[in-house]
Amino acid sequence: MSLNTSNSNYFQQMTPKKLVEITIKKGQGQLTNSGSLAINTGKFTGRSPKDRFIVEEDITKGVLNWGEINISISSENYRKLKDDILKYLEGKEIYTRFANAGALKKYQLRLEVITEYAWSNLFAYNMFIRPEEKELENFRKDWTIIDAPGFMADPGVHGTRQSNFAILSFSEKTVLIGGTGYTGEIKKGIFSALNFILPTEHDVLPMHCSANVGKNKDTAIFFGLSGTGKTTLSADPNRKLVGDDEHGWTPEGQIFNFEGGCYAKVIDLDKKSEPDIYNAIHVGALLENVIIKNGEVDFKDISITQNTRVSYPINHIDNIQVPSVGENPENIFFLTADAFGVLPPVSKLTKNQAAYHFISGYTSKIAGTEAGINEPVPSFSACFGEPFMPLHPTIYAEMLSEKIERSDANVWLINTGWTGGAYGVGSRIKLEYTRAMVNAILDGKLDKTYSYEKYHIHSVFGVAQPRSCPGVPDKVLSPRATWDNDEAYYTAAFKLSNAFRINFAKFESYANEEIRRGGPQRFDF
Ligand SMILES: Nc1ncnc2c1ncn2[C@@H]1O[C@H](COP(=O)(O)OP(=O)(O)O)[C@@H](O)[C@H]1O
Ligand SMILES: C=C(OP(=O)(O)O)C(=O)O
Ligand SMILES: [Mn+2]
Repeated sequence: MSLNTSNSNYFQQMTPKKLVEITIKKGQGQLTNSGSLAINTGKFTGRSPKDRFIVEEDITKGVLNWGEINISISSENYRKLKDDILKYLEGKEIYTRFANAGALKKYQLRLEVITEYAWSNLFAYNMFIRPEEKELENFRKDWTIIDAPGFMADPGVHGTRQSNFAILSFSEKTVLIGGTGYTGEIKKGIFSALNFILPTEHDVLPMHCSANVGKNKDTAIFFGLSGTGKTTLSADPNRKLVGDDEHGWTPEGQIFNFEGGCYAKVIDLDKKSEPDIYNAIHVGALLENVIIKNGEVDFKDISITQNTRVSYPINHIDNIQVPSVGENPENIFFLTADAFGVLPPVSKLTKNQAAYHFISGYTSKIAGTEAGINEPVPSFSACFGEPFMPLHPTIYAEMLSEKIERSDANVWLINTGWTGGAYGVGSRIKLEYTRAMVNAILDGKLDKTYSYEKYHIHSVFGVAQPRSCPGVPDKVLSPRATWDNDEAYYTAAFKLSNAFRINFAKFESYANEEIRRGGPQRFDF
């Protein structure tokens, strides 16, 4: 069964202005003083990983890393869900648009995004790459996204866990989303598809990272799980933004954005510390789950969710790379939001430590980005983006190691999480310090070669921690020095190093001896 596009309620390629008008006319959103549209995504204000399924079929059967990350659903249940969604949409006003994913034509997916709500289609306009007029004349789509938040699955009939779901079918090249209005499912559905297609068909490494380019054409990439700082740290007025979340690294050494916009957290957003994101919020931007008072957004009010968001086309940022493609990655940052407050705020990794940390992906799930996470939860998310990686993490890790070898890029571990104690005792490290560390590295002010005078090898984690960094008090660089009790610090540090060892056990058979040596050096007193 397919969607009958003949009916009068099928609105194609609608302009953002029209989508905003319809949303307001239907009482589904409101305009803020900046001219942005503010909507609520309903019951779901974050991703629901337990309800993300991939159809088990010939293409995926023996290939995918099946388990609690990549949950399988049968073709029959997929078929029933798809038929029932299309029946549900029959006769409704629906919005569709053609869009592209991938700034390099050679690796691009052409999409049709079909949405029940006008504002979901505005999200697709903001976040995917907008095709040129001439492309739209005979647009031949590869993938289809059907997003119907109002359609509720019946687990007894459709084989889902509950009424919401996000399902990928690689044979039908379709993403089905229902029962949830959270727009992140739309972009992450295609991201997951690319994370399977690009390595298997093109030897391109897909990455959950942001990227920007410096004045001497040096590209920096920032890996990190949701909420760790990819969008915030890549928005740097002195560097051209390539993208804030999803990129590919090609065999030819290019870094290209999958998307055409940015999806930023706006919790506690303030103009002084994040001017680029703040100034991007104007006509055309789509605010999610914020509280508006007298037309102004109260960024501190998180009474609906801590995952308040804004999406905007990338050209809402002044200093951007056009097209969204960079070259020669020189510095790679792994952003970890350490809720235990024991990892150094900045440290330099050897190549083996880089492979070990990439496979481990230690971070914390930040409150809000996943349903049910209301405070930072330390977790190991391989590749710093495990929920979106259909293949085994070591496949991506091997590709990254090979590219680091070839490009000789430096790899840095940046803790954008807690300092002076664990979450609840310490405080999140100041953004100005994190920016100072990143800038010092990008400006070549932090020596790249280890020497005793410049670096201290952390006694538990074995990473090289700089003794000083412009713009950052020396004390902040040593996590132990920020705690007021050495014994408490080392107890927490050994606990975390033990957690690394226990987590890494699942990769023992995959990782060679050198990579294993990249892990923490000590595990207990
Ligand atoms: N030291 C820090 N470094 C980076 N981000 C920080 C820091 N302290 C607080 N934050 C906040 O953390 C959030 C990071 O969100 P974002 O950059 O959108 O993450 P991501 O793009 O990785 O999903 C922002 O709200 C930012 O203001
Ligand atoms: C959108 C999300 O995160 P990110 O900001 O990393 O894209 C998400 O995890 O739902
Ligand atoms: Mn982001």
